Amino acid sequence: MQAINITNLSKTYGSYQAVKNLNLTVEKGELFAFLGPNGAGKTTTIKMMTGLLEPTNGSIEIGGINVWQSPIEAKKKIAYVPDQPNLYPKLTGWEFLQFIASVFQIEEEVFKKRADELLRKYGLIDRSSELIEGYSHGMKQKIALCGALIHNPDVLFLDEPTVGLDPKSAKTLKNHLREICNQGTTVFLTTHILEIAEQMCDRVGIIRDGTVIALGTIKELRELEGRSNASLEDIFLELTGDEEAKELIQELSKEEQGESK
Ligand SMILES: Nc1ncnc2c1ncn2[C@@H]1O[C@H](COP(=O)(O)OP(=O)(O)OP(=O)(O)O)[C@@H](O)[C@H]1O
Repeated sequence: MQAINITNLSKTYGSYQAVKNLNLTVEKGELFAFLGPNGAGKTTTIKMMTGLLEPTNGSIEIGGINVWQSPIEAKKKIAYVPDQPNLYPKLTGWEFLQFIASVFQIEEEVFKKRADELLRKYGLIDRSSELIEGYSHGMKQKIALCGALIHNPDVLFLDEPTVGLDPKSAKTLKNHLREICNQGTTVFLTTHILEIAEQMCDRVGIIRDGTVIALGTIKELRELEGRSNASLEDIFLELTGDEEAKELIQELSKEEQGESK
């Protein structure tokens, strides 16, 4: 079953075409990475998919619902954590989750149980009565993620979710994303680091200059690269993580090899 179906999607800013005629489907329960260098069009695409930026052309369906024709219905099914989440600094972590839950009309008892589970998972339970303004960058990322998950979305969109996380939190995120995908949620995340996509996701779409240039598992794409696909070779070089990301990738790969949880 298709969770996301994008057809002929384009976005033009003035005379600049940031996304060019994009076609893509993501299956239910899939953990999909949209991988590309800075300025490739990842955020523009994710904003169109979440109903925040109107496409110049094309359509986006979430679970068969057109995001731009039935925005309320579609938005009930999705959650989005931008790379710079907008939070309410004068709310506590708990109050923030309560606010999101009220928007989605979640019953109080269900909310309390979910909020408690999520805050424990992300190590925020002891800080949940503190104001968000006192949270570190990583804690803000994590409370935004808890807020996104509070209504149990069918499709979760994450823009550069590992930026600002320490290696341990990144691993918690990875394990949790896998868990929710196993339960049927679909995750669509963006990253500009190849190894992050490789460690966290089932399948990737590589975007460059607003066009998807390759689609498949990283293993499949590496095989293609080996068969003298010059553009993939170039892009793989471009998408390698920096020193800071290397530590994080190391931690993510440990779990892959079953060394630790
Ligand atoms: N509001 C805007 N007006 C004009 N151009 C824009 C606007 N937003 C984005 N762009 C341009 O569109 C292109 C794609 O930007 P986008 O933010 O989607 O890229 P990205 O892949 O998410 O990059 P990054 O990894 O740096 O976040 C870039 O060239 C960017 O400068």
